[in-house]
Amino acid sequence: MSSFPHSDPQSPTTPAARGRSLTKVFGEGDTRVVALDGVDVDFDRGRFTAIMGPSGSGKSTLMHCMAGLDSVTGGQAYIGDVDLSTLDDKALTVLRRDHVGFVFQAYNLLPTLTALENITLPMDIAGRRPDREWLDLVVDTVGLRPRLAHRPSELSGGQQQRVACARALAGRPDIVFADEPTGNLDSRSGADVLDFLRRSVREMGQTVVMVTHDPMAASYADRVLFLADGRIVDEMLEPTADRVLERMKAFDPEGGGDRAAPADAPAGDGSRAGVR
Ligand SMILES: Nc1ncnc2c1ncn2[C@@H]1O[C@H](COP(=O)(O)OP(=O)(O)OP(=O)(O)O)[C@@H](O)[C@H]1O
Repeated sequence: MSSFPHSDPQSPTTPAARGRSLTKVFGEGDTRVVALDGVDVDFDRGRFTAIMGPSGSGKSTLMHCMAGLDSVTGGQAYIGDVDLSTLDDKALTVLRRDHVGFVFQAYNLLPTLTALENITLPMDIAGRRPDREWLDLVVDTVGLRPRLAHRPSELSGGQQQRVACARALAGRPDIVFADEPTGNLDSRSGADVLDFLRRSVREMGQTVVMVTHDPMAASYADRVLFLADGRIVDEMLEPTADRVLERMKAFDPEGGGDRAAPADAPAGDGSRAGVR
């Protein structure tokens, strides 16, 4: 039996995930980088949070540490009531498999499997029987019913990413982490994926955390957290694309977008952008 079985009761008031004094340091000496610098964050159940910030501000590191894909240097990352640092590798794998959904920029579908087989693959591997009613709801909400027998090569990029989203949600995880899920998509396909993520939160009660560079994508969320230099420096509720864009410009008054180095960064230093 795993140390974190799927049926573990969790208080509905406990956030789906939370970080306390999260610190992540890469390298040593001259190459030392503080990617996360004492981050406190709650991801409440049934909410859609976008994480934004300049390139190198720590967005992916925060997501990876919260999702148990990377270890922290200091502080605690919790999924529900479980402190990830107390788990060994096996327990961590089981927790990720049973309680966390992932969507990445690359769809990561298996080419030889149909869309439906890809969606249920994690559960098949885990020996878990899909909840038919839930699976039907996911498939219908994501609009994939007519494509279930297709292989990834027979699907558009947007459809493939929607399969990846359905796969992340099929096991009814406690939280879904999405890292630039629309990064490879045109704006219309991206909107379909974002619409699905938003509906999974509003209509299906899921919890979604999404890293994005795109103010339009962030506007689908209930709140946006802004990171700079490994710290959460601002929060915006009920964001609009325009307000998010305005806020991002504060990081980069030259208007070069959030991937650009800050105005005061030395030339050629693209490694560690952020508000100073
Ligand atoms: N494996 C690693 N080894 C060394 N440094 C790392 C590693 N991963 C990330 N970093 C550094 O940590 C800092 C934060 O990186 P992170 O990828 O979290 O930023 P980000 O905000 O997601 O950036 P981007 O928007 O460009 O994806 C950066 O300075 C980065 O160079």
